[in-house]
Amino acid sequence: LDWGYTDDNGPSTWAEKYPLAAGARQSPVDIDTSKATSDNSLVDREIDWSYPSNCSYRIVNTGYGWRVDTYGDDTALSGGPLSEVYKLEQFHCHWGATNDEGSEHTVDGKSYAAELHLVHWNSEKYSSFKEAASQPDGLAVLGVFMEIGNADNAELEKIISLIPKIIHKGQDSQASFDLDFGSLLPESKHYWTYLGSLTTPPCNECVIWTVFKEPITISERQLEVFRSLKSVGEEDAIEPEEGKLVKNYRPPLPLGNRVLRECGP
Ligand SMILES: Cc1c(Cl)c([N+](=O)[O-])nn1CC(=O)Nc1ccc(S(N)(=O)=O)cc1
Ligand SMILES: [Zn+2]
Repeated sequence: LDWGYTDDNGPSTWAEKYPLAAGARQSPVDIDTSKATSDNSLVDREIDWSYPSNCSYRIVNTGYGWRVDTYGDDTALSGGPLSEVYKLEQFHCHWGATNDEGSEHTVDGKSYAAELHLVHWNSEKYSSFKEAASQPDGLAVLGVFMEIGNADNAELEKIISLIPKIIHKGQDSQASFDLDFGSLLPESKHYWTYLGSLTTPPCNECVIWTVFKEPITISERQLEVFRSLKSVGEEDAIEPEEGKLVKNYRPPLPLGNRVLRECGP
């Protein structure tokens, strides 16, 4: 792997091959709540999403985690910090080896056990995800913190039930399940927003980030299923315990002189 999350190819080495990783608008960041400014211009443009209930999806093991590719036709994200309508391209998750780490954004230094990312692109201004990923306002990613709870997350269970089919890098599974995205998002729309980047190479500085304050819950068992994914292909003959994707989060980068805005009750 030319980049990854181990000591010899992890986040501290990325800038060698991916110079954008050393930029001034990188993600994730620590959300210092004392620095957040509440911005009335955000209040009257409530962030609004519409996702279809029944859709066909493809889940793939990227070697860095699982990713669900949506065929974002009738999806829409608008309002809040966004000036245009964005379409959902894919969603995925980041987690750690233990439950006291795993999220990419942190809040006053606190990490959550995992973080869900719903990746959208500005289909009003640009003609493809690829084009949008090279623009400063090209992508809009919703970040949702996940904390350990007693109950399984029923919506995530539909995804987790497919993971045994994609244990090795490169494997994918086509499924048409009715996913209620609404329940993958917290009840409260309280969020922070700032200008940032992709949190993995090539680390393009093309993301308008919206991170929800309220976490959703996931069970320990469900998180263990995530950690059972492998970063290597089926043909890579390695020990059973090797190559497990137990950690795939980038630690926070400096906010620098960026503005962190907050909106919500
Ligand atoms: C850069 C790019 C292009 Cl262009 C294409 N493409 O297909 O045209 N695919 N990718 C890869 C990609 O999407 N990476 C990505 C990385 C981090 C995140 S995260 N954690 O949400 O910040 C979201 C996505
Ligand atoms: Zn991500």
